[in-house]
Amino acid sequence: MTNQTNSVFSQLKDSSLVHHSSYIAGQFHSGRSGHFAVHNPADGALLALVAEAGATEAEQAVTAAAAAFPAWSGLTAAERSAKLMRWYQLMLDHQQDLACILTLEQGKPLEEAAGEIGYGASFVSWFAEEAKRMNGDIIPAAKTSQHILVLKQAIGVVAAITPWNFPNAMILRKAAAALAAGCTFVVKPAELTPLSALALAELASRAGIPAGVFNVVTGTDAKAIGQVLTKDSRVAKFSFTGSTPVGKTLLAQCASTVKKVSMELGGNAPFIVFDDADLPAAVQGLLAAKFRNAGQTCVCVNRVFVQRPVYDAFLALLIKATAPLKLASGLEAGCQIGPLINQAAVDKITRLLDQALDQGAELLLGGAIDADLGPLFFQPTIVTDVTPGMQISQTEIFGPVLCISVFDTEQEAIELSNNTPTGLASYFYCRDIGRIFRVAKALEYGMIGVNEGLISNAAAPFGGVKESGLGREGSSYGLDDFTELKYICLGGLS
Ligand SMILES: NC(=O)C1=CN([C@@H]2O[C@H](COP(=O)(O)OP(=O)(O)OC[C@H]3O[C@@H](n4cnc5c(N)ncnc54)[C@H](OP(=O)(O)O)[C@@H]3O)[C@@H](O)[C@H]2O)C=CC1
Ligand SMILES: O=C(O)CCCC(=O)O
Repeated sequence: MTNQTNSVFSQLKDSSLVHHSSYIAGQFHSGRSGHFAVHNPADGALLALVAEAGATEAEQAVTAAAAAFPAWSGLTAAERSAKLMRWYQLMLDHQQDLACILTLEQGKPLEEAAGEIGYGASFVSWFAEEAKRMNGDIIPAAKTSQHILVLKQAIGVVAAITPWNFPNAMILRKAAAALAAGCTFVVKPAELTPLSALALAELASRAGIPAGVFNVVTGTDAKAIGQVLTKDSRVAKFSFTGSTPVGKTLLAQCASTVKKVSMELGGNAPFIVFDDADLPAAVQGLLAAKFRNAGQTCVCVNRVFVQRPVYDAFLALLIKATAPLKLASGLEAGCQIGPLINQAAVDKITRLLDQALDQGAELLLGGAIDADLGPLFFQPTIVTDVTPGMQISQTEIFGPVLCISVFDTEQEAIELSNNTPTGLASYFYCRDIGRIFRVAKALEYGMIGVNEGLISNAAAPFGGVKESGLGREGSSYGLDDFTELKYICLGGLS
């Protein structure tokens, strides 16, 4: 371990992407109060020691963002767009290195990590284009002497807190929209995965994004940093992706200064297989929607409902397709499922599974860690006879466990699916066009995959209803969360 960084990073083409301190006002700052360790979940190796930042540094970052706001929001949309496109291009130029950093600190298969880098970058190019279409409106007024003008203006300083499961894309989905709108940005990444965030800061600097426009505050005192980001009156908008309980706390904190808020919180996604579904396609869709990132995604399938006439046939196909999935270190060729993020994740899944088995669920595949690989490698698992009363049905599993139940009628499938306080993503497979519209309208979810297991896309509005959150990210709607409407009554014209 030299220079606070593991020599594993010497395999990168550009090892200067690896930083170990917060990026504030265009500078990487050395910490005042020690360091925290970043580990590789695949083997537990120490990857880096990153400088601790806390409330003081969070305030400095907000000060830098507030100072940078007038000049950044004063650029033309085309000028901001050009800088964002340079940032985007640098991400693509360094896609493999960024993917390697991501896999090392987060664990997902390298190919999936490269996919995340492309996905994250796609928000930057999408919003670089959208920046040019932040159009206002002219509305006919009640008096002929008046015109009603509506302007869309950048809201101001945006603060964000992001999770470890998508250390690149969850930052860029927020930052790209914010910067495109003319806002400046401060993010606190998850303590488990700060290196991907700092690599983005390095590329922002190289892209000529001015000092103070994009800031990263790394630290383990999430509560203290969060207090600043949710309560400082200079922050106009707060955006969070993470668990529902933490989201509720942060939402309450934002009330003190009445900030505009976006919340991308947990889900409990159902996956319904109707009796007219294309079963092989449904199996492929389910594998994609379940095992992405080892099941650690808020849109991952949590509950599978299969209609009785196709239950046995579907299950046989599913077991055949799931059993050979390759569990391995994310850097190993052919890896399809990597390690879970930490021991707490393994413990949570084991507890949920044990409870379900005690209450009558049946284990058909997997069900434990693969100790030969290491303590965090959880086997792809299938359990059947799962009932709505079991905790595993009511909790975001965040792991590679498929919970299967049988149903008889369309109404029953809808009721089972909606039987949860959350409403993020849902999926169903069927071919009857009438049923497609009926079921899609009845599901209380922000996003629905019909005959499709992968629904995330920069052009689509990502977000949930009920306790899954507030607001939408991505798409042309995604810019609105970072703007304020200003109404100007233009009189004296007749
Ligand atoms: N919807 C989603 O995308 C996600 C859902 N989850 C769900 O949450 C479960 C637990 O995961 P976990 O990582 O603990 O998720 P958290 O919600 O705790 O963490 C997400 C982010 O919030 C930060 N944070 C945590 N507590 C506070 C606080 N009091 N004030 C300010 N910021 C805070 C974390 O910082 P730090 O890392 O420093 O603790 C991290 O940056 C998972 O098993 C999964 O079910 C988790 C992640 C993403
Ligand atoms: O779990 C999350 O919050 C990230 C969702 C990834 C995606 O955009 O599909």
